[in-house]
Amino acid sequence: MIVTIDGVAASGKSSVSGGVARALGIPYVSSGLLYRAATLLGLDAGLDLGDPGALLAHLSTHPVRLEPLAEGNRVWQADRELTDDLHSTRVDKGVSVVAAHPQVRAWVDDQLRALPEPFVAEGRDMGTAVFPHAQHKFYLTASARIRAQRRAKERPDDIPDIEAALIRRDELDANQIAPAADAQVLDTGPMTLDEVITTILRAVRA
Ligand SMILES: Nc1ncnc2c1ncn2[C@@H]1O[C@H](COP(=O)(O)OP(=O)(O)OP(=O)(O)O)[C@@H](O)[C@H]1O
Ligand SMILES: Nc1ccn([C@@H]2O[C@H](COP(=O)(O)O)[C@@H](O)[C@H]2O)c(=O)n1
Repeated sequence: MIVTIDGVAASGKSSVSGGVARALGIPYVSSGLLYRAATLLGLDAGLDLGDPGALLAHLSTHPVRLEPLAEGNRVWQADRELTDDLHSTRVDKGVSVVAAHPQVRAWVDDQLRALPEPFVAEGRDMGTAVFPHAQHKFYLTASARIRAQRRAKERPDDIPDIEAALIRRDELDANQIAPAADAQVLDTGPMTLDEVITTILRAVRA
């Protein structure tokens, strides 16, 4: 069984996926972490993020491993854990450029499709491009202001700056952001995290 949870930036995808996965006793997979890892490694190596050839060459000599644990995904490059460095403002700023390269998308998709079922997969195109055959599909939205207010609790930046960056990232990700035709769309603005998780669990178990 595959459950997909897609949505706009900071709509709650990883928090909700973690809660759903724990309740179902299966792992969840954060596809965004792989795009973030490619971006971090590119930045650390001083590469031009607009050059997919250079990025892919670097990734082939610096393989990345995603550990899809239900209690939180971890990402490794050899024995260096990247997880805590993946949600910085500099990675946020560069990641959409990296994710726009078809070669990088193929690098991510190959790793995701090699994972053994069952799992919850979260990202932008899990229910559309990567796992169109998934049994249960959800798509999370919320206004940019609400998402920025939530994210401000985790970042030192001001709410208007966070909101502008989220809107910018959604614009850059526009090619990937669209709910699958068979996805249930949830506006999480008026919902608590527990309410979103419970709604999804009810639909999956129905
Ligand atoms: N329904 C909700 N009510 C209140 N807070 C929420 C809700 N959903 C998510 N949050 C909070 O919003 C923040 C962003 O959530 P999360 O990191 O899960 O989003 P995301 O979609 O995975 O983000 P990104 O796209 O940047 O990876 C977190 O602090 C999370 O606890
Ligand atoms: N399926 C996906 C997932 C992510 N991206 C790109 O990665 C960025 C970071 O993702 P988060 O889920 O951590 O926000 C995102 O802004 C996209 O550029 C993607 O393209 N497809």
